[in-house]
Amino acid sequence: MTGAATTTALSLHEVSAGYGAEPVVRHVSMEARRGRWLAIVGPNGAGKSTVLKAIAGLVPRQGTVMLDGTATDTLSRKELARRVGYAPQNPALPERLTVTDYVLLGRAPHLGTLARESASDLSIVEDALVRLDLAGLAGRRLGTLSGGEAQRAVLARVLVQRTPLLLLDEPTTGLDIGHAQTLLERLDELRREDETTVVTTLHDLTVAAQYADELVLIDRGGVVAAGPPSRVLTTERLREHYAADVEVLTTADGHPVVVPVRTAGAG
Ligand SMILES: Nc1ncnc2c1ncn2[C@@H]1O[C@H](COP(=O)(O)OP(=O)(O)OP(=O)(O)O)[C@@H](O)[C@H]1O
Repeated sequence: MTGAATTTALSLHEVSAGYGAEPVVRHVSMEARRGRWLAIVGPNGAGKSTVLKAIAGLVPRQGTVMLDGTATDTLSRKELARRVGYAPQNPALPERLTVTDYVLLGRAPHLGTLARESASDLSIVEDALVRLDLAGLAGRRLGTLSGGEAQRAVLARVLVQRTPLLLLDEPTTGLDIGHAQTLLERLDELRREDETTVVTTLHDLTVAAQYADELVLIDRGGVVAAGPPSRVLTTERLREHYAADVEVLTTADGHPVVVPVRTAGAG
């Protein structure tokens, strides 16, 4: 365990990426060790989603992204899909597909050409549906789901891909507190049991501090702080980068809790 825990699963070196002539993230370097959870945080528009897309190879980029020491540029699309599962923040969903058929698509990288899914693929899908509380919706078309139900279907699809690295963009958006907690605990289980490396963007800094081993704070396209949550989350830093007034408290087990405080106009 100790040997594996220190292995670098993902590293970014001087990555710049964007959508047009000018990159929106610049010279980003970071590392995630195998079986650890890294949360990318930062204000709206900072470039968090773009960093995930750059790792997944979905936007033009410069710099190097390595997975277990292999540059992603050298991998075929299928090889990349076996290694990296990516769940975007607001995916366009095929409305007429049922939940089961949609989640089954996550098994595609593991099937041979023209191969049909096997009993084992179906059982992996059923397991994911049960774990994410979707079993009762298995036959429903995606177009009929609520926002939180659709979000869980997206996450089920990426979980059945069974990749050693998960990139999840705001995975708890739209989920109620119970479903959010179930999902985060499931990710934590995967991390501990299968040494899955988890990289998420997360807006809720208290939740990020509860689950992530490391935070990377991005502002205006660049990394401005990185390290354990208790080091990254300071009142001064959150004022500087979020223009927010907060107090950072600490729970009995040492996790930071970020509480917004009212100064102007309070009382
Ligand atoms: N498809 C696109 N085309 C052009 N510009 C884009 C596109 N997607 C994002 N951007 C711009 O890139 C910048 C970074 O966006 P990104 O989505 O990475 O931010 P973010 O940190 O994930 O934000 P949020 O917290 O609001 O989700 C923003 O200025 C955004 O307007």
